[in-house]
Amino acid sequence: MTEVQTQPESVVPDALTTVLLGHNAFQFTRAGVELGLFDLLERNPGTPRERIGTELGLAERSLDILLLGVTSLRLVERTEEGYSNAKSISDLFTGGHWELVKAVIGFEAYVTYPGLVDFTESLRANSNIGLRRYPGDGATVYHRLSQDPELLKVFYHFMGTWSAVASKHLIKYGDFSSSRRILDVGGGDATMAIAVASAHPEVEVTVLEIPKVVDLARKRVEEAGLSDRVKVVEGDIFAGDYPEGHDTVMFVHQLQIWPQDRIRVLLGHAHAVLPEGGRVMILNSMSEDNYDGPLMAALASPFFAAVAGEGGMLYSWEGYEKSLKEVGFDQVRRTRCTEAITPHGIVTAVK
Ligand SMILES: C[S@@+](CC[C@H](N)C(=O)[O-])C[C@H]1O[C@@H](n2cnc3c(N)ncnc32)[C@H](O)[C@@H]1O
Repeated sequence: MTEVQTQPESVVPDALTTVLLGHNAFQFTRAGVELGLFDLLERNPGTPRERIGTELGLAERSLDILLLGVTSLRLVERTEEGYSNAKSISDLFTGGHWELVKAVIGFEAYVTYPGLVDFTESLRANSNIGLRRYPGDGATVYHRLSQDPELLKVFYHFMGTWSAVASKHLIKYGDFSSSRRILDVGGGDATMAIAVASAHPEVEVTVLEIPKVVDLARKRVEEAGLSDRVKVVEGDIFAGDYPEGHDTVMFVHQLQIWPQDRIRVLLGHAHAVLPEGGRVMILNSMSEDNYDGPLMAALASPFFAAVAGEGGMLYSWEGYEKSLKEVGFDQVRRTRCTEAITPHGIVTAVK
């Protein structure tokens, strides 16, 4: 009788292993995405091992490594006939979230990773020490990426995909009933401005951005056929000369980049340019007020602490609410985007 070998119980629990060697877990997921493994298995559940090797162009050993990783991480399941995506992965495909997953992988692999080696140092210094890992001398990672066409493409593919998802929350939960002219401060490639202008035909939006990014934004606005209602203006969001004539100032995925004193400067500029009764609207992933979650807000924060601007994080609701009151805003309200796969929320206030 042959003795059946079972795997010995590890003394290190799987959850801890995934944390300790977590960057390898990410690299397996990244390789699966970049090599097209998950796409292949979604198209053909139960694909035999040999066919995976052929389709992905992988040698025996490379295939062994990849399949060892993705099955151990339970991203892929092995059955008698072959390999299939785990239900959690398949659900992302059927739920229409796979493009977002791919964009996040690209952002983490090419934009986040290099700077995060300085995370501890950034915490010690209370500043974004990791910015030194990116070539150029721009004041933020965005200024530096704008000088590297390849990275600029990766970043705005991620940002645009992320914001396209977030824009659905803004349209669903945001109150634009009293908005006619909106200023979008640091509006990126105009994904959000386009979404708002498309959903509200009576609204005009002005996007304020840095050079190079304005070119991206203008191109997208033109492609969307919205050049008559979405304007893109080049400028520095800290310069304090915000274009006038807006009744709403929007900060989307913006305030997380900065320390609280710099956030107050930005909110102060918004307050100064708004008329009485004008509104400010913040859309962001939010941490809970006691900073014990959610996990996605926690794990997305190191990039803002170590790299992005001058040192930021995904602040709590209360963090933004306090700053709004300190610069003179009133009627501060929070709205949770409850059906989102990201922890998005909206904070609004009135001058
Ligand atoms: C995290 S991205 C968010 C982009 C956009 N709001 C969105 O949600 O898709 C931050 C944006 O702020 C812009 N930004 C950063 N510092 C800036 C500055 N000093 N002046 C103008 N724009 C700035 C960056 O170029 C970048 O596009």
